[in-house]
Amino acid sequence: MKKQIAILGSTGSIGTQALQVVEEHPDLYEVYALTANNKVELLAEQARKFMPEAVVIANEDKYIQLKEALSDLPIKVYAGTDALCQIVESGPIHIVLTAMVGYAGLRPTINAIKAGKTIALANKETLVVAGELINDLASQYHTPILPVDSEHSAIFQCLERENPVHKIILTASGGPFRTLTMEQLRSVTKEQALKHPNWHMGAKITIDSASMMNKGFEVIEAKWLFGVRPDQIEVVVHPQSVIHSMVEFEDGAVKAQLGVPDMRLPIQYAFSYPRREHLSGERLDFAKYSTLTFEAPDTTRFRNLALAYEALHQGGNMPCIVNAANEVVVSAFLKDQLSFLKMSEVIEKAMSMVPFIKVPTYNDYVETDAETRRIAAELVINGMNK
Ligand SMILES: NC(=O)C1=CN([C@@H]2O[C@H](COP(=O)(O)OP(=O)(O)OC[C@H]3O[C@@H](n4cnc5c(N)ncnc54)[C@H](OP(=O)(O)O)[C@@H]3O)[C@@H](O)[C@H]2O)C=CC1
Ligand SMILES: CC(=O)[C@@H](O)[C@H](O)COP(=O)(O)O
Ligand SMILES: [Mn+2]
Repeated sequence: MKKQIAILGSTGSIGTQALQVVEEHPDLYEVYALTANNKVELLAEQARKFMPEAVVIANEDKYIQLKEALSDLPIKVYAGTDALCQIVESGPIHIVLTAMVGYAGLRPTINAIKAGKTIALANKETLVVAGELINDLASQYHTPILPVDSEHSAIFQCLERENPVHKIILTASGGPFRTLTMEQLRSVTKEQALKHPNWHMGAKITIDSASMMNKGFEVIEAKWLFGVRPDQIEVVVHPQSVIHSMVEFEDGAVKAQLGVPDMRLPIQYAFSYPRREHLSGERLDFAKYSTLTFEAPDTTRFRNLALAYEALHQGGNMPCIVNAANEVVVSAFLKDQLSFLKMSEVIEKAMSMVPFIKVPTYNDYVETDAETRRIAAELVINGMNK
């Protein structure tokens, strides 16, 4: 039987690559639903090609345009975030790929978990914001969560059923500013930040990689996916992005997963798990990489990594605060309203201003997110950029 897949965020970097995986294996996978936020034309084009049962556009203003674009096809068309959250519950769906960006991924992921759908998790913000809640729900509803993030897929591929993990070693590219001094970091532009050395990704995660908040988020994501303590998660900078991450076991043995930087592999592995299927494209040619290098991360120049560890240690709603503040500052940086280094300053200030909640409920997360966005936006406007 073909696996029926819902792709949340099909018009993005992960979403479009997921569709390439489906296209390569029409005998294994079928698209049940596609969703996007604004890109109606691309969504309609994808729907025409993959003929899903339903499409959802989150922005309700785009509904008529999408409905008209697909009026000759028997595809159900919906709009709005409620529809997006409901579509994941549809009976025939086996796997929900959460490839939408940001906090918006939380609610549909919760619904999909409650509906017992296997989660192929690309949206790391879900676990950053509410890792404990998500894990509790996944246990309660016996729902598997399979990592798509390249580092976490690598770790997942290295795990051994019989042997506990001693340490997780997350590799980081270091981003485009890896070698810059603090002084040089003061004046970097969004155009420079958007040029990741190894990966073509959406704008938000690319800025997060440049500021190393992406790695901080991945540390938090690793805690919830693999049940390890913060002191068991180490970050090492590996500029070539060939080793996607490593696991150290009790006896000191270290296992790594290597490959060319290509997100289709972790996406496909989450779809095909526990099997491996053929994947077209470039293979690792060791002769091309005469040196693989490693260095310790610098949390003075890349303060976000330290802030994420701090949030992980504090727990409660603190990672939610960091996530919301980060979404605000990244958006401001992309609009040239905030400088690169000021992003960390706003996040740190927000961490000290938003009320801390040790054991948050879902509603607490919703309120924390809203309150942090309000405070961070004020900080951006009122002087943090001076
Ligand atoms: N790109 C990568 O290689 C990797 C990405 N990830 C994670 O995967 C997720 C997606 O990243 P990426 O594909 O790069 O992001 P993109 O920006 O390329 O794509 C985001 C997708 O989400 C949709 N979307 C955006 N906002 C909303 C919203 N409010 N409601 C519903 N849909 C929305 C977009 O729709 P539209 O196009 O219409 O705006 C688009 O389809 C992120 O959480 C990221 O951290 C993790 C590892 C690697
Ligand atoms: C492809 C992927 O998983 C990204 O999260 C990538 O790892 C970003 O690279 P860095 O954050 O290491 O620069
Ligand atoms: Mn990653």
